[in-house]
Amino acid sequence: MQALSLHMSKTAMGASQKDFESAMNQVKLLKKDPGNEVKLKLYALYKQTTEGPCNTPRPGVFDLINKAKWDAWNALGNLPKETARQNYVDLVSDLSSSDSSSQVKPEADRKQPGYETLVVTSEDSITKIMMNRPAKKNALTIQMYREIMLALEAASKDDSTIIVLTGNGDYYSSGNDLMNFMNIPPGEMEKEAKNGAILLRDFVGCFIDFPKPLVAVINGPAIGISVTILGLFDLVYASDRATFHTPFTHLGQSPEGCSSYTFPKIMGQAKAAEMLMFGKKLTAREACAQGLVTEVFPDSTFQKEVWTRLKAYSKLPRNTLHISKQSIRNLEKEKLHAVNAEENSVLQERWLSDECINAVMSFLSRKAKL
Ligand SMILES: CCCC/C=C/CC(=O)SCCNC(=O)CCNC(=O)[C@H](O)C(C)(C)COP(=O)(O)OP(=O)(O)OC[C@H]1O[C@@H](n2cnc3c(N)ncnc32)[C@H](O)[C@@H]1OP(=O)(O)O
Repeated sequence: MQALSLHMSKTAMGASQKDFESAMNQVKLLKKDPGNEVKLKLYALYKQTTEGPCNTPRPGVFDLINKAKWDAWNALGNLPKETARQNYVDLVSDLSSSDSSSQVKPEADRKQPGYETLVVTSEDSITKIMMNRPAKKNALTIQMYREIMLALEAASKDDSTIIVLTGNGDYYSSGNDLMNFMNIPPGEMEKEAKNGAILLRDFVGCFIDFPKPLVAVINGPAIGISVTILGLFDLVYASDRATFHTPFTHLGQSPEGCSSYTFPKIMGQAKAAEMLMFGKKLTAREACAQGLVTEVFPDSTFQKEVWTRLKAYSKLPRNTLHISKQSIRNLEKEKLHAVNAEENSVLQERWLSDECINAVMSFLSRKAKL
């Protein structure tokens, strides 16, 4: 009733029959269901406008819907037809404006500014960080590592419940951009290897310390560091088109992302060795069977099924979810940071080795031939 009296006072001049008819058409165009209470109000005002006060017998006790409608109409008593018409028009006008403001904005409008290699969006209490170099299979440049760290830092403080990392295009990510190793002046190799190790330590450290539920949505093949850090995520959903490949030995490099600790724990020593030492590439279903992936979805329905699931999860009590994540992670944090430091110090050495330099040169010369 309070809402109705508010509407009554809003327009000084009365609504015309034409306004009323146009409001009736507007109701049919509403995208959002206004709910039963408002629908009953609209019904009652419509009846009062077109027929005057309710004077039909009250429907029987089991005719629940018609009884509710009758009650709503009857509650308007002797409200004059003109006032009912005005109230109907005002109510529809309010519903139409809230309906249009609640419509989903296109992704371009929701995109957070300031990132060149990522698209970061927030919706439905989910912050999505999407790696956005599809032409280069989302290979991770130095700038991209830094932007992912910045996006995670911002997401840890925003009001989102869940954070998602995913890739744009046909790949999730092809791992470290091998061009990161290029154009290093001869005398600067050791310094650059040290800087690389510091960057990697900080990057992996962000995933170790991240306080909210972190979900990887693996839209396609994943290579190298984009695979190893999966052991630090809470959920890993994969398209059945995805593969998981850590060809470190072929590249003269050693495992990172805490995988030397998390992979044996997740899949057992023997399976971890096959991946991390011998570079065995796993299909999504194999990775799921070995516990690295939470669930695999057919590629044709992947996005729809995963986002429906995540939207439902994002409605869970936020603080409880975050506290649970932190209790699980806190048990291991110290160990994970120690593993991260050890892996990076080994890698720093590997990057200076002939085996690594030759592997990178061979990738780059293959590129030159193409
Ligand atoms: C500082 C922190 C260091 C952390 C260390 C992490 C270790 C790792 O992550 S190791 C993993 C390194 N990644 C690789 O070895 C993958 C190399 N790329 C490939 O083998 C192939 O490109 C591919 C299998 C991913 C795709 O092959 P496909 O034939 O389908 O496409 P391409 O024509 O090769 O690729 C398109 C385009 O993208 C460039 N590209 C793809 N991945 C990388 C990469 N990782 N680094 C640099 N560039 C990459 C590729 O060269 C093509 O570029 P052009 O179009 O300019 O030729």
